[in-house]
Amino acid sequence: MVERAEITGLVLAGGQGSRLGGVDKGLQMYRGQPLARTALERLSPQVGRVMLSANRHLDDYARWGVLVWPDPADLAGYQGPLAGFLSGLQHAETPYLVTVPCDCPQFPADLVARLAEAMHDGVDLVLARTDAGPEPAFCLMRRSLAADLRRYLESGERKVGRWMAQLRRAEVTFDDPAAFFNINTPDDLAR
Ligand SMILES: Nc1nc2c(ncn2[C@@H]2O[C@H](COP(=O)(O)OP(=O)(O)OP(=O)(O)O)[C@@H](O)[C@H]2O)c(=O)[nH]1
Ligand SMILES: [Mg+2]
Repeated sequence: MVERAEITGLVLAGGQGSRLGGVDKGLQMYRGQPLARTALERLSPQVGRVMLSANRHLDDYARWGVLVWPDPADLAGYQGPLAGFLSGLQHAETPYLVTVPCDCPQFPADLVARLAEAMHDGVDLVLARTDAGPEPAFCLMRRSLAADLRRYLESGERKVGRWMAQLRRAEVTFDDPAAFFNINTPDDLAR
């Protein structure tokens, strides 16, 4: 079991938003508030501190009073969520990092507590899942994975599932798939 204070929360808002026409998804308004801000508000009470991963409009995000980290310089150009994971692992000052995507505004209020219960000796990474499958953007991991992830990315790999498959991992099943409703298209945003 890991204590809340030992966990840094990272909101992933560093994507290209190509299915939304290339906009910065984290800044898109949803129910009167930018998506990334909703994610930060939902995550903050669940962790010791929060940070945000972004590659555009860094000043706009920083204005909310949150630490903002771009992807590592040698991984610039939207190389995928693992680049954001690595930046978070490198900047976290706690032994654990938990990630959430910016585009999933209803994620469970007990997400981190439940992932933390499954973090034991011999486990490096804990993923959320539903009956529909894993939700790899919701991931609690040891900060010590930074070196392994850096090597993986330096080898040219980018796939999230492949990186996770070679680690000692646990999964926590959440009953309500609606909590993982994810905004990818203009239709999703309008709904
Ligand atoms: N830091 C970082 N995060 C990313 C990157 N690509 C995707 N993400 C994040 O990973 C999460 C899931 O990504 P997607 O739902 O595919 O979002 P997206 O890549 O912005 O959107 P599409 O371009 O339409 O695929 C979102 O929270 C994104 O912000 C990246 O290159 N760097
Ligand atoms: Mg994408």
